[in-house]
Amino acid sequence: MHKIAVGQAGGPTTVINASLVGFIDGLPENTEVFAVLNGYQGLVNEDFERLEGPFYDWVKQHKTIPGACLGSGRYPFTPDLMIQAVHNLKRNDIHTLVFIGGNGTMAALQKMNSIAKTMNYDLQTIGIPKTVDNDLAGTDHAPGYASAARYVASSVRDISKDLESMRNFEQVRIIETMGRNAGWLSLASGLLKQSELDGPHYIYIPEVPVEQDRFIKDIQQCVNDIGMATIVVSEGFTFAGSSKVEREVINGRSVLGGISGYMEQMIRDQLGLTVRSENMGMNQRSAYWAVSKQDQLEAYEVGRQAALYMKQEKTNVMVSIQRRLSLGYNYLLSDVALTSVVNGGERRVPPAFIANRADFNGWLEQIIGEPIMTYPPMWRRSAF
Ligand SMILES: Nc1ncnc2c1ncn2[C@@H]1O[C@H](COP(=O)(O)OP(=O)(O)O)[C@@H](O)[C@H]1O
Ligand SMILES: O=P(O)(O)OC[C@H]1O[C@](O)(COP(=O)(O)O)[C@@H](O)[C@@H]1O
Repeated sequence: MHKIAVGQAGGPTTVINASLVGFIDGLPENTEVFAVLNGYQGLVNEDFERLEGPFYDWVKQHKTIPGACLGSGRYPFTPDLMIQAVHNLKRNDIHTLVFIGGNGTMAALQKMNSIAKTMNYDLQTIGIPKTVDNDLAGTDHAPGYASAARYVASSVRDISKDLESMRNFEQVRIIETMGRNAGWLSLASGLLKQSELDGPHYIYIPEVPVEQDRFIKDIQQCVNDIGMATIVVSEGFTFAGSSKVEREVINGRSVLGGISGYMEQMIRDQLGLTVRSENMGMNQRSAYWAVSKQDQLEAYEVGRQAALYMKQEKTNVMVSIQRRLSLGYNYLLSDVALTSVVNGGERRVPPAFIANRADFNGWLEQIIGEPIMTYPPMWRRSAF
């Protein structure tokens, strides 16, 4: 009997469970699967649960449910703890380790692979991509992103419509998105714009620092023109010459957040406008209603592909989505070395997409799922 362990790590998405179920569905009959609970913490504490009977059925029910059903979380996974983890795998005679996650998860998997080697333990490691941030190297996009992008695009458009009706009371709204050091999610907020008058009117991303004076001038100009400004900002955005705004640091890991509040204060102080900042919050990565069916399908498929790689005895690889140049949307799944994923670092929005928003929108539209209804344009361009 082939014994394997599978876990989920990092921030959850709406489709990370689809990948887990895809993986399980792809496994050969003679596989004994151990679910690792609470990410890498479960690997260190030997918190394994055999995937069988009612637990197996329960996990399978999660195919379309948000959150990471095995438990995920963030856990300081040091080399000493990795040695402990290898001992735990050895005790259970598990020689295959599969984790679903983003940058950090892949870095940990790769390290597990080399530590196992130094311990002369034969360990097959396979990564399944996920992240709402889309900052994972080695893949065209990561499952989880398109659904979060759908949420952001829809919600920002609606918040902007709301502001449009409140211009005699409130002129500026600032919406802060996730994304860490990459602007993929913020940029998605512009997907449903039909004209320049529609919000969001400005999108600020980490890849493009902006002078504070320029920012203030642009917002004033926009309010002069149409009586309002809807602003979207990535949590990792910085003004030129400034550093990132952090909410806190947990176990040495920066938790970003607060740049929208900083902007709010600037606008209030320097322009005297009525302004409100809002955090898009955890709904971005958990809203069931916003799931992109395409994203869900791909999440399932990358899971199944990992099971195939397991059978093919591939190791130290991650499943990658390769978009093919064609008229319609077309992609294939392939394996990419974990080393190149890790060495690729955080994948930021390429300059070509920043310069050409139509190209970015075309790229995004193909994975965003079913068409989203369009809204009629603004009726009257009235400034106060
Ligand atoms: N550089 C690293 N070395 C070892 N383990 C890591 C590393 N980075 C992350 N991890 C482990 O992987 C988990 C998931 O990584 P994290 O950065 O939180 O999310 P993601 O995988 O989505 O990027 C962490 O909670 C931690 O246990
Ligand atoms: O408060 P936390 O734990 O940092 O979670 C919020 C973070 O999680 C994310 O949603 C996704 O995180 P990962 O994909 O890196 O795990 C980030 O965009 C955001 O910065």
